[in-house]
Amino acid sequence: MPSLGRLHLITDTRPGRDPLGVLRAALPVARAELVVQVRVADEATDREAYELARQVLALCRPYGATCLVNDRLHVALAVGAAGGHVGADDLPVRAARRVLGATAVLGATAREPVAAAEAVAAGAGYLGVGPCHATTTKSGLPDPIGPEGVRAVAGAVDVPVIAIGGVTAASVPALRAAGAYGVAVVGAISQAADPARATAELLRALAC
Ligand SMILES: Cc1ncc(COP(=O)(O)OP(=O)(O)O)c(N)n1
Ligand SMILES: Cc1nc(C(=O)O)sc1CCOP(=O)(O)O
Ligand SMILES: [Mg+2]
Repeated sequence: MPSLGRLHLITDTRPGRDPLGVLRAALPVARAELVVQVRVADEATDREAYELARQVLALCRPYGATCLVNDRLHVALAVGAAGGHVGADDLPVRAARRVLGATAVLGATAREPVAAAEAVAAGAGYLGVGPCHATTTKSGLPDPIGPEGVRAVAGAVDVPVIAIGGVTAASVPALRAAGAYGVAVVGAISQAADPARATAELLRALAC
């Protein structure tokens, strides 16, 4: 299995956003270092999720970028994505692994070390860990765990830790120093005036 990319771009499907336009800007910059996670609103239909995932996968393919689908693993299977990501309200990790199969990429959300170790034992291949910092992109999250929270999780598992939540290029060095393998972002790329440049800045920070 190829190694996991370090920069995860989660689709911003809020009203007025242009997730495919942002992806078209980011892909030529990040290429195979990009993991694109297709995430739609809970209210979106499966058909809408499927159509977006299909288009994302087609854009990713020529660059060797990885396409994952958040929550809806049947959509991941239907489009032939590399895998999916699950959290506390989704299929349990062990069930998700059964659905996706042994070789698929499977990420799980973990906010502290015990849950992290359990997720890995159940079959997670990477962990999304956060929220690292305050974010306006998603509501209802617990308080930020900061780099120290990331350090606690990274010290408890042997799979890549992907830091998420309010991540910017400026916050990457502290997260990497805390043991994060990579980062997942929505706003840092999707809300940037120049998404290609924002992608390059994140990659530069991740390379240090
Ligand atoms: C890389 C990454 N980490 C965490 C999450 C959050 O997943 P989850 O807790 O299931 O919440 P939703 O994204 O489904 O609202 C993620 N998607 N990606
Ligand atoms: C989808 C998501 N999950 C989070 C978690 O901590 O579980 S934070 C988050 C949103 C991340 O967006 P931004 O990069 O704009 O802060
Ligand atoms: Mg989820």
